[in-house]
Amino acid sequence: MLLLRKMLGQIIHDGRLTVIAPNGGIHHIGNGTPSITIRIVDPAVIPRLLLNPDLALGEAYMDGALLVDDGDIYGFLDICFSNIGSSSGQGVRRARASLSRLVRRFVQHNPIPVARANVAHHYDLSDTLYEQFLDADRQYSCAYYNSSDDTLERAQEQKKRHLAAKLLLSSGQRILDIGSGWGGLSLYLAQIAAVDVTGLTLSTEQHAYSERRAAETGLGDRVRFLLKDYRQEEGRYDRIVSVGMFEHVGVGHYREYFKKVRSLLTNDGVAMIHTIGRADGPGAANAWINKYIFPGGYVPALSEILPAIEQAGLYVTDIEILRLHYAETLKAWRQRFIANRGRVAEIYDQRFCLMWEFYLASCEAAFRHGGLINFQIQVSKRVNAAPLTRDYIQNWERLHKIDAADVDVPAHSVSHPAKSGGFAQ
Ligand SMILES: C[S@@+](CC[C@H](N)C(=O)[O-])C[C@H]1O[C@@H](n2cnc3c(N)ncnc32)[C@H](O)[C@@H]1O
Repeated sequence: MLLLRKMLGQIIHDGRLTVIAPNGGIHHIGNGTPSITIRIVDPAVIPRLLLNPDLALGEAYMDGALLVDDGDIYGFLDICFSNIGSSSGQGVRRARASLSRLVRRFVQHNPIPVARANVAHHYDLSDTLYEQFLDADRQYSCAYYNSSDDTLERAQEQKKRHLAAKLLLSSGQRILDIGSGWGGLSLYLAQIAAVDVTGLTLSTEQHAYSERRAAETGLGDRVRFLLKDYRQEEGRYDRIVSVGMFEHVGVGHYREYFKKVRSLLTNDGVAMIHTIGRADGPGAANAWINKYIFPGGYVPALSEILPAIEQAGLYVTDIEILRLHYAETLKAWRQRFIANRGRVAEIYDQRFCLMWEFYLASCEAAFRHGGLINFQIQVSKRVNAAPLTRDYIQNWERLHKIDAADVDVPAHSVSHPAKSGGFAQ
C-alpha cells in the first residue's frame, strides 16, 4: 500500500484523494478540491495497480474490488486524468506508451475475419443496451456542440449537417458510408440531398436494424446497407463518408484504407473521414479498452494518418479539430446510461454494467484532460475539388437550418436526464 500511495502521490497534486486500504487504513493524497474517496476491498488489486494501472483499474472497478465511497467513478477518473494531463504525469504516460508501441502493429493486424470478430464483440451487443444511452437516431460518434446548452439530439443533428456541408452534396450523387452504424447518417444524407447511399457495416445487428429503418422511412430505393468489409467494396462513388470507423482500421492498415478510398472515389470525388485522434503523437492503445470494449481499436495521431493519405495520392483539402465535443457527447451518454441502468441490468449482469460505466467515464475523462480529440479530415483526388474558402460550410448549414422541434425531444421512451449546461474543463 505504501508503494501505491507513493505512486498516487506523484500523480495527484490538485484535488484530494482519500484511499481506504483493505486493512481499514486511511490515506490522504493531494490537497484542495475536488475531493473523492475510494475503497480498495481486495488486497490483490494493489500489486496489479502498481504493475499495470491501465488494465488493473478498470478490472478492479468492474469486479467490485475497488469502490467509490463518495461521488462516482467519473469523479475519481476526473481527478486522475486532470493531474496526469499536467506535465508531471505525462512522462509516466509516455514511458508506458513507448513500450506498448513496440507490439501494436502485431496486436492490430486486422484481416477481414479478425475485423468481423472485433466488430461483433462490441456492436452485436443487445439493441436494448444502445437504446439506453444513444440519441434516438443512434449516432455513435462525436456530436457537434454549437453551444454548451445543446441537447445530445441537437448536437448529433448538427454533426450530421456539418458533415453533409463538407461533403458538398448535390442531388443524384452516389455516396458510400463506410462504417454506417445503425444507418442514421446514410438516411439523413438521402433525405436532405436526394442522393443515393450505400452504407457498409460489419455488424449483423446494425445491418438488420438499418435495413428495417430504410424500409420504414420509404428510402429503400435510394439507401441500401451491406454487411461488408470496406476492403471488399468495388465501384465508384462521388462522395465517401466514414464516421467513427477509422479507429477500427488498425495502425498497419492505414495505407490500405486510403488506397481503397482513392480507388472508390470518382475523379472529382470528396471523402470525409471523422475519427477520434490523439493530440500528443503516436501512442499505444489502452490495454483495458482493447481487452474489454474495442478489441483491435487504436486512436491515431494526425502524424500517422497524413503520410498514408499522401502515399495514396490524395489531397487533404480541410482538417477540423473537434476538442471538447466528444467529452460532452460522452457525458450525455454516461448520464443517460446511469439513468437507465436498471434496463441494462435486466439483460446484463452487474459486472457488465460496471464495465460500461467505467468505459464511458474513462473515455469522457480522457477527452476532457487526456489529449484525446476528434479529427474531421476532408480528402479528394483533385486539388480543386473543394471551394477556395470555407464559407461554403456555413452557407450550407444556414440553408439547412435545424428545426428545434425536430430534435430536442428524444423520440424513444427511455429516460434522458436534463442537460446541465457549461463545458466543464
Ligand atoms: C463507432 S461505429 C460508428 C457508426 C456510425 N458511423 C456512427 O457515427 O454512428 C463504427 C462502425 O464501423 C464499422 N466497421 C468497423 N470496421 C469495419 C470494416 N472493416 N468495414 C466496414 N465497416 C466497419 C462498424 O460495423 C460500425 O458500424
